[in-house]
Amino acid sequence: MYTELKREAYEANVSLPRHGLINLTFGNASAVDRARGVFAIKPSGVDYTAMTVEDMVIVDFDGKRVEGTLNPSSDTPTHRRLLMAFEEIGGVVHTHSSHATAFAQAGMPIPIFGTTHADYFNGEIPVTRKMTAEEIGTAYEWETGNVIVERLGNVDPLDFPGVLVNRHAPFTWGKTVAKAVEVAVAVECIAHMAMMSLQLAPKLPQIEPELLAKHFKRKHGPGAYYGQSDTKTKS
Ligand SMILES: O=C(CO)[C@@H](O)[C@H](O)COP(=O)(O)O
Repeated sequence: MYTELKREAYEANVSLPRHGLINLTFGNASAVDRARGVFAIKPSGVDYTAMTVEDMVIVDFDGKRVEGTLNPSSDTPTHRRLLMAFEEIGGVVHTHSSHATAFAQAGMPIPIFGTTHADYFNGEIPVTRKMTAEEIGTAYEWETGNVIVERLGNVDPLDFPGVLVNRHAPFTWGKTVAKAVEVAVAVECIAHMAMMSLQLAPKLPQIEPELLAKHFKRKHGPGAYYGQSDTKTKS
């Protein structure tokens, strides 16, 4: 019944180790079907090399398993909270990619030092506040979603398609789960470059607002426009 949705989620999940974004069974990806009020997510604790399309678990927006025999990812409540909060998005990805996770563990946002970063985020990549002992002790995964939504505030979730969870790791999202994977790859590249830039120049300032605006607004790929700034023509 949800074959296409499961395949979409499956392709995103098995691409995470291919991109070098996770080790072991860390991380997870979900794809949403808003018309049917469900999302497909990785099964918990399953080796990525042994995973199949049919292993994907279908969960509704009440958190109930609708289809599948395996347990959904332990991070399912976080995915559900984000999919409910950000109606523009089609999927969520969570990784433990090393450099981005190092910033998350240090409780540091990723500063915006260059155009690579500016192509994906309209500013620094934010980090959440530390969760309280109460939040950790109760519904940790749901509260993780809450602190991400709180940290984003009123900005467009497609202008900031990811957040570092303090003491944990990055969560990213996009119009499709494939785009969310692309953002997760970009976040790890950006984190690595930022870390090296800070080693070379510890007092490096963030880029100028003009350069940020130029690159964030410029889009790449077949659907992008080019030509005079005020006369957009399809490429
Ligand atoms: O955040 C974590 C662990 O800190 C998760 O990424 C797990 O590593 C993956 O859990 P499952 O998706 O297999 O339940």
